[in-house]
Amino acid sequence: MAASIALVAETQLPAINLHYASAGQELGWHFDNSSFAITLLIQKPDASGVFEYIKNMRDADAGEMNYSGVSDVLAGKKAAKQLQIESGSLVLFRGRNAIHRVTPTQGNTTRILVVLAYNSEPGIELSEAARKTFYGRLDSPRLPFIISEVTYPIKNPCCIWRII
Ligand SMILES: O=C(O)CCC(=O)C(=O)O
Ligand SMILES: [Fe+2]
Repeated sequence: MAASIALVAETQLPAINLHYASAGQELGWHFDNSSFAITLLIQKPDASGVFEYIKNMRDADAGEMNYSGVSDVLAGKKAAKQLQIESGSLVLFRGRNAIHRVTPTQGNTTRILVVLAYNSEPGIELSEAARKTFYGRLDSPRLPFIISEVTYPIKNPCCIWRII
């Protein structure tokens, strides 16, 4: 099977993203702004590049941010679960209250993953810090446009994980 992905940026910065993480690159501990996200692992790295998470770390909508619990996670004092997935796995998760990260990719195979982020309310964007991290800028393109179209072979398109 091949995955063909057209990434379309609408009036705001895109809600569909293709993440590339080459050797040494990682995504640090964070919560998502989105209500939920769907990811598709296009290419698994040789080693590491693992999604780790801890459920129910906070209740953002109730304003319960659990800063001390988050400090413990950042200090490496709390055990996280690891999701061992293969290329072709689809993962559904709610990262709003579950802290999560991706460990640094090891080896020469780049970790490639599609993220589709959804909100229950319209018009919700990433925070400024997240926009700078992901896009290196804060502004939005003026018109919809196709960013790229890519095709990757997927050996195992059968696994669907709903983790939280
Ligand atoms: O790369 C992943 O598996 C998760 C991505 C993620 O947490 C995010 O885009 O907010
Ligand atoms: Fe996330």
